[in-house]
Amino acid sequence: MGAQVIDGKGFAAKLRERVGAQAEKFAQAAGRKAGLAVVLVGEDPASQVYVRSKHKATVAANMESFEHRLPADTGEAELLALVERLNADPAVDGILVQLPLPDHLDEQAVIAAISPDKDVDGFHVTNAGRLAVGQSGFVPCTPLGCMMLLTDRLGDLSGLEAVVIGRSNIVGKPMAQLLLDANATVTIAHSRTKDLPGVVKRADIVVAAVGRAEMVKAEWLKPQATVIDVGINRLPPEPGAEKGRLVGDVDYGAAQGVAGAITPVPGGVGPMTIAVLLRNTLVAAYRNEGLDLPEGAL
Ligand SMILES: Nc1nc2c(c(=O)[nH]1)N[C@@H](CN(C=O)c1ccc(C(=O)N[C@@H](CCC(=O)O)C(=O)O)cc1)CN2
Repeated sequence: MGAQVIDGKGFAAKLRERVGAQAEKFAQAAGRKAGLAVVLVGEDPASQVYVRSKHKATVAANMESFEHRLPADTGEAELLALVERLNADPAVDGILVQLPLPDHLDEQAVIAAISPDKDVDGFHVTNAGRLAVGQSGFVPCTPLGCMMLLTDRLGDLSGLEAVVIGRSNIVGKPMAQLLLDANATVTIAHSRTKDLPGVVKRADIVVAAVGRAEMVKAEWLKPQATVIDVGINRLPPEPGAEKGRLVGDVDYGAAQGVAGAITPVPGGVGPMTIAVLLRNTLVAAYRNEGLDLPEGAL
């Protein structure tokens, strides 16, 4: 029997529904809607699509969306000044600067300028530090979404062997931290890891976040492993086609014959990113108003 397909798209839709219902209650209690500000610098086509999706999802979840589109040649001082205004704006609970930024802008400096209490992306060093020492803060959306899918399928992760392939600040490192907090035994593998297939073979849970199309092969997997594919890679177009196919970091077709469960690309982890962003924004709004978000509401 083939692997169970983990329906991230369906899970994300239900999470967005719960956030929307709770956001309505927040608006009644606070006398205003929760607000998310998204800043896009430049015209990167994929970023434009993601920012449009975030706007639509925010409005559909009964929250206020503040979109700021700046030209590609925007200077750092101008961008930092906008972030400062958003930090000071009481209608804005969450701030997100869409990445990647154009090359002349220093991403770390821009992220550092966002108030940690409005950093719904969870990228600020204060939030990374909070996650590292087990304090409550904002957790990056993609790894938190992966954890939701994992715990929904597996329940308790205690003692399971987890291998995270990729060590980025945005996915790999926070993912490893979350798995560790859930008492999994965690290995972070990367481009210098020796015998990657052998390391992956031990894993009950594989999280692939390297950004290399179909790099993880079916024969590397332990039978019945749960595979979370974070990669979104576009293959070159087939002859006559306008666009290439989207694939993950895992050889999905073959892996289905070995894994116990696997996320597809598209329709797996990707949709969770925006759903968790809305969740984080609502959490920020409750905190900013000093209100209690009812236990288990999201
Ligand atoms: N400030 C941030 N920048 C970026 C983040 C982020 O979390 N914060 N993540 C990515 C882009 N991203 C959201 O911003 C994102 C990526 C992918 C998806 C998604 O739903 N993907 C679909 C496929 C979409 C397609 O057809 O191209 C899927 O996997 O099913 C949503 C959001 C980088 N920047």
